[in-house]
Amino acid sequence: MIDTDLALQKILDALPSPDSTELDLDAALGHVLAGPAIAALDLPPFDQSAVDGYAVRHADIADAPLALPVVQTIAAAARDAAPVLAPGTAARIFTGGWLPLHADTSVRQELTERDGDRVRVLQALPAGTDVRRQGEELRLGDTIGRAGQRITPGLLGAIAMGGVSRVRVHRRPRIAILITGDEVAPPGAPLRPGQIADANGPLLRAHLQHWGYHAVTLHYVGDRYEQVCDALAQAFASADLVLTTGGVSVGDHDHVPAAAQAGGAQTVFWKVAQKPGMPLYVARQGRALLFGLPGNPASVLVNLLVYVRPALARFEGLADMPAWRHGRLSHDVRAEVSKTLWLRMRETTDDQGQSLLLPLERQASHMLSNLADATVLVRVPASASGRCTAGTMVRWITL
Ligand SMILES: Nc1nc2c(c(=O)[nH]1)N[C@H]1C(S)=C(S)[C@@H](COP(=O)(O)OP(=O)(O)OC[C@H]3O[C@@H](n4cnc5c(N)ncnc54)[C@H](O)[C@@H]3O)O[C@H]1N2
Ligand code: MOO
Repeated sequence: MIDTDLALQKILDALPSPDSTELDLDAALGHVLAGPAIAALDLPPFDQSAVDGYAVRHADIADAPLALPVVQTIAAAARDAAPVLAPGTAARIFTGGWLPLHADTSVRQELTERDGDRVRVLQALPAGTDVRRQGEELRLGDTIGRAGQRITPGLLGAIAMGGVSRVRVHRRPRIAILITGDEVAPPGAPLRPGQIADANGPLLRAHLQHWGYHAVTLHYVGDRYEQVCDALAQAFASADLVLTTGGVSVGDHDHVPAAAQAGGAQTVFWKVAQKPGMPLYVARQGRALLFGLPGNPASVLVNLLVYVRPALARFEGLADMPAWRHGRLSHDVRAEVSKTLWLRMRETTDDQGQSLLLPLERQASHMLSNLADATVLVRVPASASGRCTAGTMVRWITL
């Protein structure tokens, strides 16, 4: 049995290095950049007016109020050549319009009065007023997004603004879920005596969907050894990560480790000093990684958050791992003597605004209903006393 930190390290070490591919930007939302996204333009690409008004030379309006002839109109639109401003004149200009050569200032419409083909400028303005300078935000060649960053809607918009329409990204994982167990009835199927409604399939699929993983298949597999072998062989052939639930303990129907090994998988480890989730089995088959998750639903939840999620992040080249935070226990809780205990809790803040963690009832491995109230998963370290006292600082992650 290994400890939780070593288990995670072994998983990350067992992952293949991430693949990359080039995608149209509009198909790249949620992918992780495999290289930097580089501005293909200066931003702004040319000097612009920031307002609807008149482009002038500030020296020409130093003695305002005064009137200038309006000799051209510059829309925010494509044009063949840069506009030029003759001394002593004004150009009608609109927000985003190309500021003419020799102009240095935009006079917003509210500071003017139009009189036929002349405009009366009501006050002098400092040079550069209401002008956006070419390259003031970014220069051509500057980095907009870094390798290892996920393309969020905001980053996607920023990359598009930089004139980039194709990006190099890491491939997203294909995930196969196999729910094993003759006692498990798929959602909606009639429950025969001795059967239970599947919790693990919905729990896994919903989390993966919530985290943005959509290439997910789910199959139900009976408890016969041959059934498990066949299902694993198919999953290894089509997925990067295979998640099974059930069948990793020592019972007569617990076939996942033996079936995986018969299918050519190399065991990474089996059993972690933790509760719930102790009999976790991890193996590698070719480029695929198998997580044999113990069948108890809380065990599935814990192993999903603590190990599978970071593995998914690493698979797709994400630089940042899911963040662990610190908080204090509001009450004494029990601890395991020689295992990490994972407890579902509700996070609040104390009167100094610090994270405070409230334990919840119904923590056993076969129970999930406290997830209606839980917001975080808390790591309670092993303790010889079997207790962890109120006020102890512990680590947690968001559920
Ligand atoms: N003699 C021992 N027995 C058990 C040990 C042990 O060390 N020695 N470990 C216990 C622990 S801890 C766990 S966790 C479980 C893990 O067992 P399996 O992975 O083999 O899982 P199953 O036996 O198939 O199921 C366990 C439990 O979970 C229920 N289950 C299974 N699948 C689902 C599902 N999709 N939805 C809802 N509930 C599910 C299943 O009916 C069992 O009640 O082994 C202990 N036993
Ligand atoms: O490790 Mo098991 O999940 O405690 O019940």
